[in-house]
Order: sequence, then structure tokens, then C-alpha cells
Amino acid sequence: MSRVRCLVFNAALGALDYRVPEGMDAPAGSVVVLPLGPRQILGVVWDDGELPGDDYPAHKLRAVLEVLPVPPLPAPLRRLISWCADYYLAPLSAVARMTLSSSAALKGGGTVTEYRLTGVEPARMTPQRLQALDLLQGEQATMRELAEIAGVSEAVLRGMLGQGLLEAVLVDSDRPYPEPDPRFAQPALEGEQAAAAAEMVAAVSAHAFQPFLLDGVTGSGKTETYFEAVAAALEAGRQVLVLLPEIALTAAFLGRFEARFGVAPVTWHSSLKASERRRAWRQVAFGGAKVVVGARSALFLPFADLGLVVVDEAHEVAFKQDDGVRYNARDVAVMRGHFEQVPVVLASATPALESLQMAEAGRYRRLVLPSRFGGATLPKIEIVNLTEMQPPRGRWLAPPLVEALADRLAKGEQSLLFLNRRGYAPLTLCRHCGFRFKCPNCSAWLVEHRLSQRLACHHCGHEVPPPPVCPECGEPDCLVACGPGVERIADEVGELLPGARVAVVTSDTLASPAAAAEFVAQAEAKAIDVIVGTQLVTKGFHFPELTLVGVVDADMGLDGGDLRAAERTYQQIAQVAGRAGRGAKAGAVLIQTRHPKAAVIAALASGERDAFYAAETEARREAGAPPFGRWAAIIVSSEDEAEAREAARAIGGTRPDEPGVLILGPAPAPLSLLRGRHRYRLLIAARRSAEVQKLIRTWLAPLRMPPGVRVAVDIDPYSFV
Ligand SMILES: Nc1ncnc2c1ncn2[C@@H]1O[C@H](COP(=O)(O)OP(=O)(O)OP(=O)(O)O)[C@@H](O)[C@H]1O
Ligand SMILES: [Zn+2]
Repeated sequence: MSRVRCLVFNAALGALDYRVPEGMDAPAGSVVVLPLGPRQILGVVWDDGELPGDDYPAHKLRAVLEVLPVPPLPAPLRRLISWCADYYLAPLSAVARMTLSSSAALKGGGTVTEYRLTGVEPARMTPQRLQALDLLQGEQATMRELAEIAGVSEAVLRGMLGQGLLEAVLVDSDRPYPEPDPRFAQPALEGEQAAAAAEMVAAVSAHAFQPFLLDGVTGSGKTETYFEAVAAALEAGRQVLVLLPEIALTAAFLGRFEARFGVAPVTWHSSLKASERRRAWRQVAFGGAKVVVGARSALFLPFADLGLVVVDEAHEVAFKQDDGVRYNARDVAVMRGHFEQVPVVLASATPALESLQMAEAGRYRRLVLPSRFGGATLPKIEIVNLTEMQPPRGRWLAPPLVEALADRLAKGEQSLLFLNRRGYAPLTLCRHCGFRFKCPNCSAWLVEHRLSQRLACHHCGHEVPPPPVCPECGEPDCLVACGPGVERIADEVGELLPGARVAVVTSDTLASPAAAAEFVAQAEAKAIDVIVGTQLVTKGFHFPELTLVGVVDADMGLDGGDLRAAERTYQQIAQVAGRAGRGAKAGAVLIQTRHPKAAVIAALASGERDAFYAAETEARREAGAPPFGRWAAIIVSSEDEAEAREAARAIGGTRPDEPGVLILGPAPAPLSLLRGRHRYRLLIAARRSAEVQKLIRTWLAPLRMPPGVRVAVDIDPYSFV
């Protein structure tokens, strides 16, 4: 009889032992159905000796009920899951659950019935049918998903099915994806591109772990260059994972991929339909999905034969997940490459300081693309000193920027204004009594969104329509908007340049890949004159006719005292500046600031990136901050403020005393109320050599917290709110 220890998806249960019945094959990694009391639960057979368990007597063991029809999770992936759980102090089951991310896929292949429009005109039109006919153009999905897309009930759709307006289509969830062709349209690489590509290609062929930092200025052709490594992996018959920081970038990426490889890659993100998830997951596991492009969650997919991992825009903070398992996808990607024994490419024009440091230390191989492709020049950067040139009252664009916008409009060229603030105004108050609109669940102001006519909290999603009278003093029509958001800047552009076609681009307006694709198409067709956007438009996009970038408020990210404030400001502004002048026409960038002498602004203006990074690196080294020290945060929260405070104090009271480890706090978090929970923070700052995880584990393990208290550990934190 063979005995297996299984990981089950309930952290409280730990690992459980089962018996493998005669004739059943259940090697490590097998996804299995297990009996537990009267229930059946999902589990994964784990490696012998890896998980602690008890010596439950062999004759009492219950038998594994079934091995699910998917390949066992491969050994490198199991090691990655274990590593993540250890490193990020997360329950193993929580990490493993990120791998088993399609429950339908586990049940095997099969057919799904989907529906689509037939093109038949209805005998009787109703407003709901009209809406469905409009919104379902080009869609094919299950009834439930179509109902969601169309915003009508399933009953309406069933009625349409009965009338022949919709038809059923049987979809095989195991149908293969078309294979990308590595030789479909090979570009001729320029000298430095070719040299960088050759190194990456060699590493792919060697099938050995090798992290690369592909450090190329904006528009240098990093994508084309790493595509050669992708091609090499395809030639070798292996799979590739490309991680992008946001779904909004996927649309542009798909087009470029298809132009190079003949077909679109497989996509993986949270807005996939259930049937697409099932198909993608299974094809990844069986090796039929050759190239997967996805958000950070794609990192835990069960690739059958991975040959290369690429993290594009690798400096992006969006790779850090700040709830559930708090991991950094950039770092986990490197670990995945390590366990899979394959190269990992981190591509960026503004690498994270951590990544540059790793290159400096010789752990990553740095590949440099110093100039733009095709002779395009980097844009000219000018500072607009707002203390000398003020916009008129109630406006945010200073005269030089307005002039430059008017000039581009007259020439038929495109402009981009960057302000990292969604909505119309960040604060709304009553002119009469001074009342400020605050979120009831968070310590944050409500942000006015005029397009959707809402006051919204950007932390918890709480929304209210703007009230006709002040809720405090009852005065009608008394609300004033304070400060600018992108919508307000768009209004200002509309007033200053009446003919301009203005597009607001934020996560609100580009919520889906389809919306993003539409925006890219419009911008490429020159149907947009001025783009006003948040950080979403700072990277990845390539619009050759865009010749002017205006940074509305360069100082915004600098206050707050965040560890990475200067670095992030540098990255965002350098990235958005990089959108200008990518084609034949030269670009210009105007940066509005009240602090032209601040080191980061001066570095942007002079283009002295290396000097800026060097100074930043020295400051971090002196402060013992990451990457020279290890930081971790403990966040204690409860719906009850006193309970949160007490729990945080109790944790603080048992703090370990170790040389080289400094523990600060507990202190109320800057965002002291979030989604209805009161929050306290502790910060652990340790020497690089300290075993921070072990220290936290032994510190927190004996503490018993009231059920309403949550204690979250954030290793290498990015957020300090
Ligand atoms: N060798 C090449 N042959 C043909 N076209 C190229 C080549 N290299 C780059 N390009 C083109 O130049 C443009 C800029 O390249 P790309 O977008 O890959 O730059 P990037 O370095 O990724 O830029 P960013 O970091 O600013 O997003 C693209 O349109 C790309 O197709
Ligand atoms: Zn809120």
C-alpha cells in the first residue's frame, strides 16, 4: 500500500495523509479528490517528506477517491509554490490555489455550449432586445456571460434563442490554439538589438537559469529584441510566459505579437470568460498553449515545458500584489526561472533600483539598448516652473504648455497630458459650511467623477451620486471641486482648444481589453488629438504621431515620504516622456513643477539617469533600506478600533530583540481606516543577512488573536499606507 501526504485547501487542516488504492497512479503533483468526513475535498499529492504531518495509523487511512484528469503539477512549480509560501509567509494552500485557478479545467475536457447572434432580425423589437443585439455583436459566450455583457436577463436571451435571433454553438474546451510561427516576420535587428538578442537566444538554447535585465531607452525596440528569445523558445518547441503589468497593455501587445508571429498569443487575466480560462489552463498544462501573455496571476500556471519567462515593464509597481498572498511577481518570475532552469528577461527603460543593483552585483546580466530604433531621437525635456509661470486661477495648465498644445493641434499632431489622478477632482466640499465628502469606510476623500456622475472612494469602491444639497448644512448647489483630476484637465483642454478631440484614459475608461483595443485603434487612426491620462498611458504605447507630452504636476508623487517616491516619480515621468517623438517627428516634453531644483526633476531635465540612480542608491545604502536591508511590514486590522489597537500593542509587546533588526511601531497606518477596518502597522527593518521570515514566524506563531483581528505580513513592502 502506498501512503501519500496531500496538501488540502484549508489552511487550518494542514496536510493530510491518504492511501492510494491498488491500481491508482498518484505521483507527486497529482490533483486529487479526497474524502474528509462526509465531504469530498480537493487536494494535491505533495512531495514525500516536504510537509509536516502526523503518524496517523496506516490501517485507518482513507483512500484517495480520484485523480483528476490533468497532468500532475510539475516539480519546478511545486518548488515555486513552496518557496512562495516560505518567503512571503503565506499558507501553502493559498499559494497552491493560485495555480488551480480554473475549477472547470480540473474536471477534464469536454464541450461547452455557447451562444451567438445569428443576424436574423426580430419580428418584434423590444428595448431589451435592441440593447442585446447591439451589445452582443461579435460576442460568443455562455448564456450567463452574455446576459452580463448585454445587461439583460437570461430570460430575454432565451426568448431570443427561441426566435432564432441567437444560436447555440458547441465548443470543445480542448481545441488547440494556433501555433505562433517563429519565422513569420523576422525583423532585421540593429547592432545593439542583435547583440542583446543573441545573448538571450543562447541562454534559451542552453536551457539554463539566467536572469537578464534588458535595459533599453524608451522606443529602443526592447519588445522586438526579446521576441527573438521568444522565437528561439518556440523553435525548441518550448513554452513562453510574458507578464505585463496591466490588462490595458495587452491589446497593443497582441497586435505586435501577431505581426511578428502570425497569430495572437494565449491571454490570461481576470476578465477571461470561464470557458476561456478552462481552455487556456488546460492547454498550458498539456503544452498546447505556446506563448501566454498575462497579468501576474499567469505566473502560477502549470506550464508543461517552459522555456522562457519575460517580465515587460518590469519596474512597474502593479507587479506587487497587496492582498491575499502578498507577492512581487517580478521576483517570483525570477524564482520560477530558477526552478525551471530557464532564462528570465526583465525589460524596462527605467529599471527598479533593486534590479539595477542585482545587475551591479553580477547576479543579473545587463543588456543595454542605448538609443531609439530607426534613428528616432529621445524627446527634448523642458521644465515649466509653476512658481514663475502660473496658470490662471481655477486652471492647471501654464501658458507654455497651452501654447505647445495649440501648436501641435494646428499641425495635426497628437499630445498627451499626464496626471496620475482619476476622476474630476480629488476633494469636494461645501462652499457654505466647509463640509468635506469623506468615505464612510476609509480614511479618504470621495473623488468626484463627472463622467459617471458619482462621488467615489478609490480604496473601497463606495459610491454615491452627488447630492443636490449639502448633507451637513442643507444648502442647495453649494458643492465645489478642489484640485484637478484627469477629467477636469480634459475639460480645460476642451475650453482652451475648442476643436480638439480629447480622450480621457484611465482604468475607468479602459476597464477591459476591448476598450483598450478601441483606444489604441482610435489613437492610431488619429481620431484623438489630446490624450489625458493616468499612469496607465505612461508605458508601452507606441503612437508615432504623438509629439508632445505634458506632465501636469510632477510634484504630486513626491510628498508622502514613501521609500520609492523619488524613484517612482522618475520612472513615471521618464516613461511618459518616452511616449513623445517615437516616429519620424521629434518629440518635446514639458514638465510642470514647483520644485525645479529637486534632484529627480533636475535629473529628468538633464537626462542624467545614471547619476540619479547612483544618488538614490547611495541614499538607500546609507539608510540600510532595500535593496541593502530587508524590510517587512505587519498590518493589524479589525472593524473595532480598540481591538485593532490592543492587538497591535500585544504584537509590539512581544517583539523579539535581535541584533541588526529594528522594529518600529505599532502606529496607526496612514490609511488608518480601510474598507471598514481600523489599521495599525509595524515596520521591520533588518540587515540583509537577517532571517526576517524566521524571526516573524517565531514571533507571531504563539500569539492568539481575537477572531475579528487580521494580521497580515508584507515582505518587501511597496505600499506604506
Ligand atoms: N529591428 C526592428 N525592426 C523593425 N522595427 C523595429 C525594430 N526595433 C524596433 N522597431 C519598432 O520600433 C518601435 C519601438 O519599439 P518598441 O516599442 O519595441 O520599443 P520599447 O523599447 O519596447 O519601447 P518602450 O519601453 O518605450 O515601450 C516599434 O514600432 C517597433 O516595432
Ligand atoms: Zn472607501
